[in-house]
Amino acid sequence: MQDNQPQSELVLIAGISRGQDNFDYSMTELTELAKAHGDTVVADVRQNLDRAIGATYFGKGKVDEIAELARANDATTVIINDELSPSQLRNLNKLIGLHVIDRTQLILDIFADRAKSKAAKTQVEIAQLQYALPRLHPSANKLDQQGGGGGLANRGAGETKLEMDKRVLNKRIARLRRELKEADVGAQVRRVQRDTNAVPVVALVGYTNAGKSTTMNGLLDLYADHPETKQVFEKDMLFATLDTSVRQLTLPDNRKFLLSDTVGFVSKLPHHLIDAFKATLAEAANADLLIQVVDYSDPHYPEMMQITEQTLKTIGIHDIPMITAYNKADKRPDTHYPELNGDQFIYSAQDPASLHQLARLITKHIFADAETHTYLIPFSEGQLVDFMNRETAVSATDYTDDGTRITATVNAAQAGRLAQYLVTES
Ligand SMILES: Nc1nc2c(ncn2[C@@H]2O[C@H](COP(=O)(O)OP(=O)(O)OP(=O)(O)O)[C@@H](O)[C@H]2O)c(=O)[nH]1
Ligand SMILES: [Mg+2]
Repeated sequence: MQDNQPQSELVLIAGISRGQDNFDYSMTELTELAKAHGDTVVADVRQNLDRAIGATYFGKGKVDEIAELARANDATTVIINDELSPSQLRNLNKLIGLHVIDRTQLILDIFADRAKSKAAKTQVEIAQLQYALPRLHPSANKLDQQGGGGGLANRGAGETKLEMDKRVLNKRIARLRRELKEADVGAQVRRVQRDTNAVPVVALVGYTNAGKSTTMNGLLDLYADHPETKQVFEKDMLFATLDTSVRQLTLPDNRKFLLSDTVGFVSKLPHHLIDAFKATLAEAANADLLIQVVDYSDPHYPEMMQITEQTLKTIGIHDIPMITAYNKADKRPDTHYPELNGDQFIYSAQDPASLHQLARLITKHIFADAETHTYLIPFSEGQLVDFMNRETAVSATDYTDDGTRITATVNAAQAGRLAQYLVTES
């Protein structure tokens, strides 16, 4: 189901405006999504309606107009800017006589094209199957009257086949879910955390193509724990990243944190995809700090921020402190960068000065509870000295007759672990 061939098709896009503010933007974005899928948009049809028509989504006249315009422009596919009911899709397919898909199907196809890792492929396939399930239909000969429901109303030989198909799909979904659970996508962060004694986690989140991966790579260039640390994939295309990557970074004062980069969002992200990608997004859900990366050079950035924040809520991410990072300021001649105003940071992910300042801002947040103390570690506790050198920001070390005397900046958890060796200043 997921080995879609890369296609290059001429497509017509069509949408209903119910007077919503972001309608124009969502149509522009649909064009971008079609491009991301390798298609070329040759025509654009819009209808103003208070609500979609039950059986055919658009009014009759509009359906004819779409069919004519598509043919006149040699389009082979029509893409509708919404998630349609199964019967609406079937009816439009019949009436227009061309391949008709909805926005959800298009996004699923893009994700399927992009998925490289086993986990991403499995997650996409689960979403595809869930989308397909209510769209299975034993016969598609006559025009359905209503949206929703569909095939189950049809009685006869087809029903048995339909039931069987459904059972097969449900079984496969269950198996893929099990595989995903066994692969445990969230394990990556926990593994690194276990090795490193609970260093804080910072997650990059935001709209697709905002520059999350570029920001991650910029920070890795400056602060990667090991020089050979692998960079993540960045590219000027929607949904370049479908997996979560976690890397450990060490700041100049020896403070360490984990940085995660993950899948981006888009408006009307299909709910099946959100569900399927919950495991991938778990890093963000468990983060100590979120950095919302925004493409500040895109005039639609306020809508993108709104959609990002809504999506985070849908996933159940709230109450995590957030820095808003307005990226690509280099593309805005009217803007000075890097510039910090509270937790609003204007920057360019391609500018080292910006990244240094971002690192300082991260430090300020995640090490807010840090305190500097002096400890006297007995020689018998050599592993604690190693721990301090590895995990805390050590500013002085002195070897005395009684043990190793270390001054370090530690967070609350580390302070607890070291409390019994605290030197009380007299
Ligand atoms: N001019 C400019 N381009 C940038 C900047 N940051 C990122 N880009 C470009 O924006 C495009 C997208 O960057 P990515 O880092 O892949 O974006 P992303 O947020 O990871 O996107 P997805 O993985 O698709 O969600 C790439 O072509 C980057 O080179 C910046 O500060 N300035
Ligand atoms: Mg990315």
